[in-house]
Amino acid sequence: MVIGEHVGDSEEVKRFQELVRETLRLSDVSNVGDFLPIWRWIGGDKGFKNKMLGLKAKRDKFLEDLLEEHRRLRSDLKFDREEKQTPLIQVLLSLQEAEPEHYTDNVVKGIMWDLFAAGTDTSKSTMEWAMSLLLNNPHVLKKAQEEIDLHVEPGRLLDESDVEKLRYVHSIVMETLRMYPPGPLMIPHEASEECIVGGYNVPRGTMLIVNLWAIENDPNVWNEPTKFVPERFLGLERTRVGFKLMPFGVGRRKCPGEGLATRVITLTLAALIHCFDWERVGEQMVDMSRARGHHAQGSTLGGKVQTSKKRIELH
Ligand code: HEM
Repeated sequence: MVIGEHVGDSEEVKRFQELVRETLRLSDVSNVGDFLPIWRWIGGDKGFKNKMLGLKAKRDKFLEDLLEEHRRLRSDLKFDREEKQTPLIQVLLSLQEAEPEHYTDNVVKGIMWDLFAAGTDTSKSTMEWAMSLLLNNPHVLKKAQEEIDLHVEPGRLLDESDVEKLRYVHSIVMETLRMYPPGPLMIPHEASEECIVGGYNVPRGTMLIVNLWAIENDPNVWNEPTKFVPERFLGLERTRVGFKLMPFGVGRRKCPGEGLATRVITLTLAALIHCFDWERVGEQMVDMSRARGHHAQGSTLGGKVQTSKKRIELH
């Protein structure tokens, strides 16, 4: 098992990275059968289906190995469920012991994968977009650093307890999520009952896709939506503005990781700009056109960015 800073280039990490890459690659592909049922009926989506099943088998094996490893560790070590450092899988195994009828292996694996799949790339790519936007807008970066310096006394690194005070950094995260939502079409929903939406009859079972990106970048709704202006969210505590801004969705199936994601992204971004000054390598702006899989064409940022100097000395 590899934890924290020791993750390095281990086999386990490589396997996981490959799984995430493959998942993103396949979720990026349009399946003709979703739009033309006849394609499914004649078996046109067989190749796609087989790839999905292959991926599912690999993913299952990876999770099973992880679970087995943690079961072995469990008998050797004593993990305290209340202890902050306890790996989540150990917490899930404790729950399984307490309520085996609810926490079956399948449920535990499902929760593990949900957290990996829904929680990692979304947060990471939001940070990548935010850093790209900051590099292209150094005046915003400077303002954020000034806010941090105002709230964090010299000689210490900011921590989670500071996040609440960093309203401007929070606005940067919101503006990034408005311009580049990780789920631009959300997750497809299905009409559970026949209904009428905007005058259109929607039969039961219809797949419904919400174009979140179009709403969040609509010039009829937002003033100069193509401009990166975090100030528009100053004073906003939440991560939703009516139905104009809803990067985490709405209603019963909205993202359960919203609170965690907002805190982690704000904290990580703030720590990066607290510790270092960042600038582009040359005059050229970071290319913000979208590449496949929700990344900026100009990202990954390696090679396009440099930290010029350390900003703080820790006592
Ligand atoms: C910037 C970060 C994130 C964004 C923008 C985001 C966005 C979303 C969106 C738009 C949905 C679909 C909502 C809908 O269909 O109505 C969703 C679902 C979900 N998200 Fe997130 N998410 C983020 C991070 C996370 C994190 C950190 C976790 C967990 C650790 C997480 C767990 C989930 C799960 C489990 C679902 C499925 C919920 C369900 O179907 O009931 N997400 N997310």
